Amino acid sequence: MAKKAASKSSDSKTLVGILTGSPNDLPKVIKVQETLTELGIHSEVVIASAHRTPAKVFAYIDRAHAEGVEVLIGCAGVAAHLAGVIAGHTRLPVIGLPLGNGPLSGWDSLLSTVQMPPGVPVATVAVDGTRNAAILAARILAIKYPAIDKALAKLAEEDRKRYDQTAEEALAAVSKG
Ligand SMILES: Nc1c(C(=O)O)ncn1[C@@H]1O[C@H](COP(=O)(O)O)[C@@H](O)[C@H]1O
Repeated sequence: MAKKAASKSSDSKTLVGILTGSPNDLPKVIKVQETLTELGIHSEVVIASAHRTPAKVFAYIDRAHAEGVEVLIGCAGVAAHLAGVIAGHTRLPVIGLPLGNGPLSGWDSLLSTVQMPPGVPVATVAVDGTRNAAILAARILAIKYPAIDKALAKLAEEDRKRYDQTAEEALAAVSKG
């Protein structure tokens, strides 16, 4: 049994469903998908709004269940109820990505995503925290898929190297000047 789990592949299946409230959100939301792709995780982006097209949201969640999607990410700005509505309709883990567009620069979307009633959790990342939304989804999946765990370790090592290099360059520039 354990061996079967260890050899499970994430290559061919869509594991993450990314829902977003508006086509105007796409430039940010696509970055979530890019990070997932970097980690070898297949995902799909669906534009659907809990306010404007609730039936489309529910139909997608039902399809996602049927097709074996394992994590859902709800992205929305302003009155960002999308992730919460998704969480009310599924027991899959739901990550909320509040987007920082609109006159309140994301305060509204942050609070409306994170302040869920007990029993209906949304794991909320920072405003416009596209990379963390993807990495959190990957961490959830890594419990089951060793290849994703390996990809996460590699990404963390690359991030650490980049950080060290930037720190050294910054110190060198200061000591020169
Ligand atoms: N917050 C929601 C929801 C929802 O929560 O269902 N649907 C759309 N929106 C957000 O409204 C903002 C303005 O949308 P438009 O730019 O389409 O007018 C977007 O940031 C979207 O995510």
